[in-house]
Amino acid sequence: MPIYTPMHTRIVEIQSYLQHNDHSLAVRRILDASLDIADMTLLKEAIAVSQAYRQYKDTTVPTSFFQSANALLHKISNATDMFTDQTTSLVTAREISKTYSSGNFSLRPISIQINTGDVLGIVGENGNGKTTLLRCMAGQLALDSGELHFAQLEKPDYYDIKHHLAFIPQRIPRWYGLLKDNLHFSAAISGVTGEENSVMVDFMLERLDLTPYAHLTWTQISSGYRTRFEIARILLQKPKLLILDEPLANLDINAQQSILTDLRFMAKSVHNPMGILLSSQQLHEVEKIADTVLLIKKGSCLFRTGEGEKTADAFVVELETTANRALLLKALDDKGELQFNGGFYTITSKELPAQDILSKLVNGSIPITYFRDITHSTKRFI
Ligand SMILES: Nc1ncnc2c1ncn2[C@@H]1O[C@H](COP(=O)(O)OP(=O)(O)OP(=O)(O)O)[C@@H](O)[C@H]1O
Repeated sequence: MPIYTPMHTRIVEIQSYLQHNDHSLAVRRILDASLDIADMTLLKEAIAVSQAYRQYKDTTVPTSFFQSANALLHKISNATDMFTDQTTSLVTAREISKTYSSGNFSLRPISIQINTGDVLGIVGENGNGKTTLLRCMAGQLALDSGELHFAQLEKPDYYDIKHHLAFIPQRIPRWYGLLKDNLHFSAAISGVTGEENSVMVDFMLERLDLTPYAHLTWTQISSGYRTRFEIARILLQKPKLLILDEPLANLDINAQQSILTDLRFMAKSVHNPMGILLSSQQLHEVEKIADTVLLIKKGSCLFRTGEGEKTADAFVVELETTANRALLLKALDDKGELQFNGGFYTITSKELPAQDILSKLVNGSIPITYFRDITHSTKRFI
């Protein structure tokens, strides 16, 4: 199955972002497109467009920005379109399980398949085994049973696996010196040298919004930017499988969504198509971008979107409102059951799909500050 969006479709999307003033997204997608074309001159132009855009972030974006962005898009559209690759198997975990020698936690047998281009999200509440599963997948914990198979490595040794797979832990290891120098070093040890090293580091600084922090040290940047740095550093090493443990933990709400969207684009890039496995407690955000989501509860996979998905036996929505229970039941003609958790209501109805619930609430003049259809979400099982 092809995983790439053809370049002409991407160009049209980026032009539309520019027209509708979604400048930041347009710039990030221009950077990605130029990297995928693999032309150093176009890549440098894209970096220049991104650097120029940063100066206008809080002011009106001048016409010259649109002219240079559109001129670059035109050049990219004339470059060779190499989007013919197919998805390939990366890693298969068969019935892997783990019990720690101390304590009483067990990860029950779980099977996972990750292909290039796949984004697989592991969600669940604290202490349910997300990190344990990721560490098993990364080969950091000895398995009690089951096996891991790296499809692209015939007889994988430690070196092969380390070069194939990157793990970004919850706590980013401390580094010393300047942020930018660390990126140059990381690229160099992966064999990226000379001009390419310099351009790729500038690219990552722009792509992860790190340029203003390039000459700062560990103690001078926030934990959110340390996460961005670590993603940039790892991406320079072009891993095939990227495993991230709670990458959203230190990011603000806007950054969470943009990093997730970026990770999805990066997984499906031509430059370095990857499989991405990430854990998070932010169900909604992860569900928006992941191809498959696994809900882990007490060490077992309780629910998996896509294959084997349980058919919903009722429609379920979340609602935040100032209206009381009696008003809600009246608006719903008693066709739903309500559960209040102190912050919002969960409405379960066997008869009314989400849009019918919404229209009944609107017709009943119920004030709505938040409404979400969770009928097919892992949220139902938490
Ligand atoms: N090395 C260890 N030895 C013994 N028990 C451990 C070890 N590491 C983790 N645990 C326990 O295993 C359980 C699952 O932990 P894990 O970190 O995998 O969960 P998690 O879902 O990632 O949680 P969080 O979201 O809080 O990071 C917890 O009860 C934890 O205390």
